[in-house]
Amino acid sequence: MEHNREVEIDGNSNPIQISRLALDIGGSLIKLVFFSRNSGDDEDPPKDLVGVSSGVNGRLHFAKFETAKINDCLQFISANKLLLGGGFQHQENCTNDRSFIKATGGGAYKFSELFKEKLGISLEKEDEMDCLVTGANFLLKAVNQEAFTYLNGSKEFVQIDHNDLYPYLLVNIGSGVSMIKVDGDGKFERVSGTSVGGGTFWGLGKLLTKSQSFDELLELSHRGDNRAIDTLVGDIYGGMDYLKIGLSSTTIASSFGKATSHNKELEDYKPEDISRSLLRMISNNIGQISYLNALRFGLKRIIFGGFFIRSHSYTMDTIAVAVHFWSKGEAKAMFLRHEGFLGALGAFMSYETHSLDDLVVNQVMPLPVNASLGTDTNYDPLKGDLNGTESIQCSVYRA
Ligand SMILES: Nc1ncnc2c1ncn2[C@@H]1O[C@H](COP(=O)(O)OP(=O)(O)O)[C@@H](O)[C@H]1O
Ligand SMILES: CC(C)(COP(=O)(O)O)[C@@H](O)C(=O)NCCC(=O)O
Repeated sequence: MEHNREVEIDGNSNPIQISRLALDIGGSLIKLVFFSRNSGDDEDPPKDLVGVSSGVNGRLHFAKFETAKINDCLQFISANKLLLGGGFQHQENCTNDRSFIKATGGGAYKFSELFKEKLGISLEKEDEMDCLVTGANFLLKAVNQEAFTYLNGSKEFVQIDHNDLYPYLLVNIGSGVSMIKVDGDGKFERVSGTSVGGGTFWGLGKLLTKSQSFDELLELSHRGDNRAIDTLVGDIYGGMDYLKIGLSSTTIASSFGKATSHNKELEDYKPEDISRSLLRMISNNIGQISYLNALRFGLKRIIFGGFFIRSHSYTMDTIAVAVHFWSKGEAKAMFLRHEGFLGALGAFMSYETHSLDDLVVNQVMPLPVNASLGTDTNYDPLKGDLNGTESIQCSVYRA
């Protein structure tokens, strides 16, 4: 995806006025969230918003880069003048350079010197778990049609009752996986994790299928049939179910079990079958560990985030089925449209003058075609894979 050109909004050839930028620099991907102010249409706050006098209208934008290509990200920040933000002041030309930007993720430590050297900016580090929770709480409370369930191939948006949000288990599937019990704003505990996560799928998948990109590997999985590689209960039980312990003949008994066959080598398996089997194995495993942790703490809601998911139907289906199966329908898996941007949103929220309270989301909308950050899509909230081509229309209100 091409990212390194100036961002144009609404056909305006001038670069947009950026007020805020925050980063989440992870093991695999760098996520950016930035706010652009709409030109000249600030408005009075809604009547039901007490204690505020004025508002700034704008959009939250999302973009991502591979961490291995961090120089592309630096160039994007520089080309789009994302460091020229003057905050949310009501000044026409806010061009005072910031001396720091908020950043989270391991890369905020690892690449701190690089940002200083190349952009002359310091990274003010925010705790990754803190940011994930803040980002998830913001999305769940403020953005309409954000959370959804996925069962039997169909998505259903969940209307979240703010008074009945906590507790929940947040499972962030990035390079590795963190499981966090969330009890409120800033109230959480990381209760578990596993190193078998998104990096495992991408790393093993690359070695086994020679895929050149994550998207290629994911695309392969669409066309694959895991039964060519996985050993099913029926393969062991002569085509029969093992109903006494609740296993149908089509249940996977052993992931990759058929690969032990003596007369077959890697080349004898189709890359698409390998990809599908791997995706199934990892998603299933995460679903099961998540359920076990939900059970530990009596949590009924498990919310999955992280860029591994990529709104991919097979991934979500596998996770949701695992949670449903193991919990006998007691626990519910939920997914988020802005799944990959929790940490970056949390870092964005950590600017002092910008809390959950002063950012009011009006609507989520696709960028106009000429304003997308590289890809033109007709975004459908039900089908879409959010890849940095969408922005959230919002207002920031000040006392
Ligand atoms: N374009 C991509 N390139 C690499 N990995 C991707 C891509 N899109 C999705 N992924 C998946 O997302 C994972 C990273 O998720 P993310 O939430 O960004 O975690 P991190 O913070 O560790 O980078 C990767 O390990 C991979 O499984
Ligand atoms: C170390 C991490 C928090 C880093 O976050 P990431 O970049 O993977 O999003 C994560 O990879 C993780 O939680 N790994 C699992 C480690 C474990 O609990 O075994």
